[in-house]
Amino acid sequence: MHLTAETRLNAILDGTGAGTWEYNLDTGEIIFNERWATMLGYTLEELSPLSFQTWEKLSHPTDIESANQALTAYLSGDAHQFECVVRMLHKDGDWRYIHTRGTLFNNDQTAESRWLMGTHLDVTREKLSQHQMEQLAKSLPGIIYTFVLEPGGRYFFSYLSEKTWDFYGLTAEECLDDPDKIFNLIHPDDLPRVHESIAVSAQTLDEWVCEYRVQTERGTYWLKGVSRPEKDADGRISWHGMTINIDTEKNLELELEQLSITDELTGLYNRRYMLRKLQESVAQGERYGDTFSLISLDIDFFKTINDSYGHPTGDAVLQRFADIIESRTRKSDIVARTGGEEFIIFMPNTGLSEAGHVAESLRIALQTESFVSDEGETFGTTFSAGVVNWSGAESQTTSVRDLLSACDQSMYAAKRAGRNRVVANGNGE
Ligand SMILES: Nc1nc2c(ncn2[C@@H]2O[C@H](COP(=O)(O)OP(=O)(O)OP(=O)(O)O)[C@@H](O)[C@H]2O)c(=O)[nH]1
Repeated sequence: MHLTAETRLNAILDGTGAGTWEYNLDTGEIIFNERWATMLGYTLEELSPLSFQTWEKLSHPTDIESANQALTAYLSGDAHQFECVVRMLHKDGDWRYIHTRGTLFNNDQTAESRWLMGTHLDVTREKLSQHQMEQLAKSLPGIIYTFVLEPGGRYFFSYLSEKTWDFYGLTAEECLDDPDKIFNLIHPDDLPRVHESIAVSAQTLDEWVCEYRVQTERGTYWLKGVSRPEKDADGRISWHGMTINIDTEKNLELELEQLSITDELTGLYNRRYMLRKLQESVAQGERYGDTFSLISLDIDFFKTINDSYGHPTGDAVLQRFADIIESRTRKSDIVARTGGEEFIIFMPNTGLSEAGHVAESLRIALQTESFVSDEGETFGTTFSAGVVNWSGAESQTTSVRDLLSACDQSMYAAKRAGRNRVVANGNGE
């Protein structure tokens, strides 16, 4: 069967559900197809005689205004196409959103009559779901978004809800145009982690979860992103998810974590943190061949200080000793009070002899320090210390417990040898 071009065109239009319109800008003549009338619940006959006013009467006054503006922009060459969405009144009394598109048809032979031709498509359902989506997005506590990563590495947001403004002080539109506006706000210390976690999620297609700080004009605060990746046939990955503000919870969590690893009296780290650090360092050292030294220090006859001058004076001695250690160790060293009058210094990338020297300088510092009790009595004190070194390169599989025990053994050896001394690796000095 031979199909004429017109039959084929009509079949296509039927398939799309589009109404067609043709409007002669010079004579005012107007033509609509039957589908155009059906879209609004009428037959063409019911709406006859057809004129520009037929369209005008059925259209929402506000939208007529914007349609006219869109037409003027198109006819003056400012817009590439005549395009707008106009609410039109359906026979059932409801407004329908009609997506209107049109182009100017210039036929040389009839150059004096300019026909504007186009389609009307009912997009009410899309408009309503868009509206529902916007309402939903407004009621959610965070930004909802879709982030896209193309195989070539280009990335962008294909959707960002309005809350982008509340979180970043940037409009969704400007971030859709330039995703780096958001990435540039991420704290420099957190940015590599954010990139890394996106790369991992792209690789594994596992859920992306990341906590990071942003620095905006409103201050620095913690955000959390959670999104699920989806890869299409072209290798493009889209993450659909949400960003929430976790600043209060995160700061509380960090504060609690800090408290849980801090010794209240001296402000140094506590035993728990030292053990964790040692476990991490031994594991890492075994892999990368790192080395570190440990100094275990125990104040001599501390019980006598408490007994003679009172507990508060004992506390003051511990605090002063903590200050002395901190002022004579490096920032990279970790100092902990691991028991009543016991302290441990962890010194990364430090050999035995260097650590021994630090211990010795501390010994002299404490020995020369003079303390005053609440009653005004002056007294001094000393400590005994053990030093050990651990080297991953020698691939010893000493456990942290064994290591601490070896350090304590050296410290006990110092006590036995008369106190106020440093013993390195079990050898008396
Ligand atoms: N002031 C004060 N004393 C504490 C604290 N924690 C533990 N102690 C005391 O520290 C003392 C430790 O005494 P011992 O373990 O007998 O050791 P020492 O008297 O230092 O003797 P050597 O270690 O053998 O030199 C005990 O009296 C504890 O009550 C604290 O936080 N503050």
